[in-house]
Amino acid sequence: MNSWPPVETTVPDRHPDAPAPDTELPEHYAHCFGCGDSVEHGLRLRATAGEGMTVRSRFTVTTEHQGAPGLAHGGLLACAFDEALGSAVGHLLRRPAVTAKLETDFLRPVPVGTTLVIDAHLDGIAGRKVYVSAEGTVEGTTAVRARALFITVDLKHFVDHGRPEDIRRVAENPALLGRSIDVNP
Ligand SMILES: CCCCCCCCCC(=O)SCCNC(=O)CCNC(=O)[C@H](O)C(C)(C)COP(=O)(O)OP(=O)(O)OC[C@H]1O[C@@H](n2cnc3c(N)ncnc32)[C@H](O)[C@@H]1OP(=O)(O)O
Repeated sequence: MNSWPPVETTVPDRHPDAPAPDTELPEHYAHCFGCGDSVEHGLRLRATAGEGMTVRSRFTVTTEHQGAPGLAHGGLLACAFDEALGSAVGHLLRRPAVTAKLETDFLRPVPVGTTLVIDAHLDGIAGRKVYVSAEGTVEGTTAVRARALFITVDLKHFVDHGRPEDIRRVAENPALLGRSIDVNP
């Protein structure tokens, strides 16, 4: 296995305004497929701030999330990890960031009806590069591992690249966004 993080990093402190351990974290965007309550068959991840640089997320697999009969689709599991890892970056650093690279190791099938518990850990930063990793367990057995590189961006990234009508909808109704990111970090 390659060394991780792959470059020299420092381990940042939790942002002083990061949610305290055991705080239930809000959805970051109502229409997010990973966490949004407005997405009918979305993953609806629920997350809780942990100690240090950790966040615990939970994803319950429903019949809409199948790949093979009775089993979670691997791409949706990767999505759950993207969300869980991004949540750790966003809540603990309170800086906007996007996924540049995401690796997943699928170790065990994840059945419909089970809950995957994803423990994400922020491993280090190097400039704009943020390295995070996570382990997902089902009833105590490791089923999926993932690691990712996020790149911090300014809010202009979303304004420049997002579809104008969606940007407008958020501007008109800021309650669609969670309050976990600093606008001027
Ligand atoms: C509370 C909030 C919770 C939020 C949860 C959200 C979870 C979901 C998160 C997502 O899914 S985000 C959506 C999926 N990702 C994207 O759409 C990102 C698309 N990619 C981009 O927009 C750009 O490629 C990116 C902003 C990531 C980087 O472009 P930039 O022009 O700003 O930077 P640049 O290309 O110079 O890269 C910066 C550094 O990262 C490195 N880098 C970038 N991509 C890399 C890559 N793929 N692999 C390795 N290194 C990479 C790059 O080499 C460079 O290293 P150095 O600083 O050492 O020169």
